[in-house]
Amino acid sequence: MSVRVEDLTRSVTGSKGEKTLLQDVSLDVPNGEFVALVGPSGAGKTTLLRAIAGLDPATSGQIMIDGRAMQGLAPRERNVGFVFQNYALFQHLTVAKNISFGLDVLPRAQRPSRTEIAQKVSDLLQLIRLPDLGSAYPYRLSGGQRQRVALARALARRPGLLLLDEPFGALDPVVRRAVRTWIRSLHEQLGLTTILVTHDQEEALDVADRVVVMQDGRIMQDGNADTLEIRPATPFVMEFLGESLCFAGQISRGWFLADEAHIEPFQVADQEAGPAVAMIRPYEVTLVPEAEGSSLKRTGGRYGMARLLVDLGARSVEILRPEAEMPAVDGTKVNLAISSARLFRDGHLLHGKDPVVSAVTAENIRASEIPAHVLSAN
Ligand SMILES: Nc1ncnc2c1ncn2[C@@H]1O[C@H](COP(=O)(O)OP(=O)(O)OP(=O)(O)O)[C@@H](O)[C@H]1O
Repeated sequence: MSVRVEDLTRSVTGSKGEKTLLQDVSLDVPNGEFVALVGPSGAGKTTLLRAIAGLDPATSGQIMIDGRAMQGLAPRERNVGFVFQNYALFQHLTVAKNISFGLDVLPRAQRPSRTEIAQKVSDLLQLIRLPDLGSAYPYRLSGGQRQRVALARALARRPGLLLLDEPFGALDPVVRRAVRTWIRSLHEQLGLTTILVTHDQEEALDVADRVVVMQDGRIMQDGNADTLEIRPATPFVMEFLGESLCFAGQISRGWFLADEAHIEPFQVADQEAGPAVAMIRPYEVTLVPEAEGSSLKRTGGRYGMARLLVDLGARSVEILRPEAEMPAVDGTKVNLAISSARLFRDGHLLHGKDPVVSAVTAENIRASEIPAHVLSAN
């Protein structure tokens, strides 16, 4: 099923006056796609999901599912399955009865026969890999098993659209990873369209075809992992999606000159002169030995990368470099040579020929090559 959200706004009036929870949100999810909604707490992710499910009304705008306007349709009329983090199972019902609940309560004319329901429950128990737990009660299940039962319950009425709101939130990291991989494979196997709300950006980037970043009730950016990494629309998107470092400076005559000392200038083709901010991931940097440079201190490391604290004077930043390159780092003096960066001005990405400026490598940078008039401009 495809979903189209058009200029959706939702405002509520409370004791402190009117509050806008969603502001002109538009989103297209083609049939079969797996989309993740991410953003800080209060960004409006749950509000958007609930509006799609039909649980909360919109103030303006519309939602189309498979080209059909949803206005006025109750959740059960939308062919949507949803699972919420705290969507508890009925404790007094067995797993099988929990799964069949949505079918058992259908009006007689629409309800499948008892044999059909039993077969369906058995199929769903197989699908969630708990074939022998149909007669168990929820208290006997682990958190991961309960989430799988909640999912089976959501799937019982064969929805074309699955809405998941932080469904892995209460699970430990190992189970969480296993369940999300499994949900992704289920999505493929059943030909679902899935929208997942998560505050875990890594989870979103790992599991979804497309990630929608929300902030303050608006969509800030919508793209696949590569687009978001290479062309983050704003510094917020870059920061939200992973550890990042930010260097304020100036673009002058085709070079970026950081305001801070110990950051090597780098060339930026076809970018307009003026103030700019360069943002990098902590590994997008190399080290240039420099007697008067910043001092380094190793603070940890993993996956073969050393984490290094670089003292820039007014502040320290943490970078990552391959362990193999770091025989004895503490106290070593260096300059930082940025190897690639995204440049922002006035809070927006500067679109040059290539938004990620691959800076000249440390080996290529020689102060003698930087025109004197550029250095004096700093
Ligand atoms: N019915 C309501 N009345 C008033 N304010 C509400 C209502 N529902 C949600 N909000 C507020 O709207 C904002 C967005 O809430 P929402 O739950 O959609 O955010 P979220 O991005 O899902 O956050 P989280 O990650 O914490 O779940 C929050 O500030 C929340 O307090």
